[in-house]
Amino acid sequence: MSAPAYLAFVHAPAAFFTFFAGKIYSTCTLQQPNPPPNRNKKRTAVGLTAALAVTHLIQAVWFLLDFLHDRPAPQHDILRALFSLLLWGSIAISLSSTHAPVWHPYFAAWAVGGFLEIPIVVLAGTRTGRNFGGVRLAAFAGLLVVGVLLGTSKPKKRDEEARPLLGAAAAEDDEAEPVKYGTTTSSTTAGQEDEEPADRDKDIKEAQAKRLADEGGWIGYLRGFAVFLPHLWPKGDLKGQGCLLIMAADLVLDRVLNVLIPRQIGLVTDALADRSRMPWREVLVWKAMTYVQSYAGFRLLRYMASIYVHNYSYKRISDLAFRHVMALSMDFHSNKASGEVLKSVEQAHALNELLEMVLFDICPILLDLLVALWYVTHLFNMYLAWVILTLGVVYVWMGVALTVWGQPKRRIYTEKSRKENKTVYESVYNWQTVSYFNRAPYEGQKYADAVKATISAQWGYFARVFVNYGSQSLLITIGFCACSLIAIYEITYYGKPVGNFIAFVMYWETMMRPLKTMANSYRRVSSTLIDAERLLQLLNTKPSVADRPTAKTLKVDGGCITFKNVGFGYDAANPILKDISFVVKPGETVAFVGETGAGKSTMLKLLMRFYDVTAGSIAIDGQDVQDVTLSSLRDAMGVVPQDPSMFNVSVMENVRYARLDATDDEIFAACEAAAVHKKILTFTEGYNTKVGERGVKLSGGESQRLAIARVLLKNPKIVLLDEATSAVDSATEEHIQDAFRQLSDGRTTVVIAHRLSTIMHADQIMVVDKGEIIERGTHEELLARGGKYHELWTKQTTKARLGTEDLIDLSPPDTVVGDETGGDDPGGEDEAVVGVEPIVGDESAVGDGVVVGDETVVGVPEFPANRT
Ligand SMILES: Nc1ncnc2c1ncn2[C@@H]1O[C@H](COP(=O)(O)OP(=O)(O)OP(=O)(O)O)[C@@H](O)[C@H]1O
Repeated sequence: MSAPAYLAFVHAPAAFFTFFAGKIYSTCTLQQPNPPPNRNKKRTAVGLTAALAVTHLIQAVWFLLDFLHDRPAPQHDILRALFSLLLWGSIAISLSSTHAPVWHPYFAAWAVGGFLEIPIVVLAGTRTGRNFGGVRLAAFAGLLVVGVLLGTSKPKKRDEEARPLLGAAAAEDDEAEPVKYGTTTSSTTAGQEDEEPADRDKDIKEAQAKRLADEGGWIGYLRGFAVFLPHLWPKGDLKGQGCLLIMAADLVLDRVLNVLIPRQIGLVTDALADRSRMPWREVLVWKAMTYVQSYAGFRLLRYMASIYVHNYSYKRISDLAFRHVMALSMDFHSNKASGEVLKSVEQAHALNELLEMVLFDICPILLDLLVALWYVTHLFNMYLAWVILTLGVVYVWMGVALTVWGQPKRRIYTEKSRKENKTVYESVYNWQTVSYFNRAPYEGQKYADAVKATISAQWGYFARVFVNYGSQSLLITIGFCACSLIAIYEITYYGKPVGNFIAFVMYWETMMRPLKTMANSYRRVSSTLIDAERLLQLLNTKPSVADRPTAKTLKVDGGCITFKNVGFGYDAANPILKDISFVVKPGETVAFVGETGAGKSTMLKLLMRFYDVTAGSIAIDGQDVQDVTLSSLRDAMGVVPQDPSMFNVSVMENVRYARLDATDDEIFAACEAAAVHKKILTFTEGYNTKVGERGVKLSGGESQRLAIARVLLKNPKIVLLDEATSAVDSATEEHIQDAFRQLSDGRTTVVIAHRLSTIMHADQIMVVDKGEIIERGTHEELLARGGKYHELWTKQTTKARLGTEDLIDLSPPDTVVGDETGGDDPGGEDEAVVGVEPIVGDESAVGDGVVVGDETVVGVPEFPANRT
């Protein structure tokens, strides 16, 4: 090949690969844009690049005219015109549509283009006056000057252009993949339905963009995922490694067969055209190859291998994520919406998908395209390759442009669809309220309107999608038509075998696949990256309360609890507990009372080490809770919470949760002690009855008694009761109090109670107010003091007398409460009975009251707990 021909062939590809490599490099290293995007300079650059394209366009038209007049120009000149037109045209469009470009790749392409243009012009000399040599050299010189001027402009700080791959990916993905995050009800919680997709993913996208900026580019960013590699790579698992090998082999085999199969069909066709023999060999080879590529052949093997590899890493990563989430502290769980956490755990598959997509879909695309271009050139000529390349560029550009055009409509559609889901959810969830106010028709109308709005928005969106699909499809049809014409022309006039045409037609779909993948992969990659980032962020969250490396197992002897100058606040600015000190001796019962929000439950949380104290210390039998393992600490305690939650399994399984190896008889005994056994037997399926989600099928009192049964079954050394009997009636409470007396016998017990009657026999009662213990002593001592406790007691007993509390226990004969019987509940099972207080110590009944010191309190029956 002569030097001019050689230069003509390499000119456009050299400039293209320089540009391409520059783009990849600037993307990976997150190069800063070369601002300011000075309009004039940019316009000049676009204009000069477009001028280059126009010179090649004019030249191409001349070559066409020459060809029509039977004066065909040399092939290398024609190809140079065509490929250069494509290259500079694409660069001009890319530049004009980029707001603040990273200039380096453009500058590099102009430099290489200009450099190679010089010998082309020199060698062409005055051979033809139509080679625009001077014009092009001038254009390149101008571009280089503009490039230098842009390069010397002072860069301003990283801006949008530096972020689009994540920033924009993130932003666009709000619109691009909302369905994934918005309407997938399986992975969203009710609460989250309120939030717009952009808001829900905002945090994760910000974290993603920040990490990208911190890491200084994609390479560093992706390196962050390397922590997962040990979980993705089947180390020590020969089967897994074999599977990966099969997948890699299939990747190569697929590429080879993609070309060989159409070629073989072509050979079969050529043999058939002979009509002289039966082409057994060709057909057999063809069929053998299609078998290998089919799901009955190697592809099946690859499919099975990919499932094995997928499951291997899914198991390891989901397990890792689940254990990690369960080990995170209460602050994490109370701050994060549970749906968000669940979503993070579910993203275990995202990493697999990301890796598979990059390795098996995206990386081979370039190879696929190169193979396709080479193969069609081999079948016919380079003009065909040019048409396919042009088709590819326009197809991908069109796909991106039309997708962006459709995004606003997509957003509206997603919002309407979410609103529709929300309407259904709210109506069904609030069914009782709807029925109380007879608003079913109103809700029905609201839902119908929401559906109508969704359908109308869907049409708006689909209209744009159809334009997108239609245009792309039309483009492919036109491209196919042009290619077919070239192929047919070559067969007709240049004696190419007919089989080549059949091979080309068979190969067409294979060729279009990478184009389609390219048009869609941006959205897929960015959404998968967000999922993977979510998982990474989750796994990077460290528990705020964790075992110290030196932590020992807690040894509970008597169960002495010591709070020493404890201070705590959920956030630093708002202290909840201040300088709390007390000692609960082994086997003692201590009660905390006080107004709501005073900090009582917080003390229990600190004792269980859901949070760490910010001042002072908490010890059990002399061992600081921060120096022992969380597991042994929590094993030593049994908690009956304010609002016990149940799993949606049978009663039996719920109680057994406290001690997994408990026998049925032990469970029955615990339930009997918690006064719930008889009640359970009345359920349809007794102990096998399922309790519903979070125990909705149980009344408050039943849940609480089951929670008590759990603690009885666990039989811990320390018992914590947080309003444990708030939801039971007095008759049941009597039983429970008996059970607790048994339970607290010889055990340290901490009780939180609003109903003072339930704790009046505690060894110590502490009154908590605004995070401080303001009074302490026994019931009698506190009453005698006439302080806050006395005030609370008086309030409760007065309420009881006036019947303003929920219900009043009427059963004992010495109750004097006039007509205030607590409404129409005849002391039934369901609700709490409040404040019918006992006659204590030397209090003497006077009419309808009891004199305590110089205070009169309501005349009340002897409280069950007082009867021994
Ligand atoms: N996770 C949390 N984050 C921030 N503040 C919290 C958190 N949990 C509780 N608080 C606040 O701490 C304060 C004390 O709450 P705590 O539950 O200890 O009160 P309490 O005395 O047990 O009240 P009640 O008797 O109503 O249960 C309250 O003002 C509450 O709003």
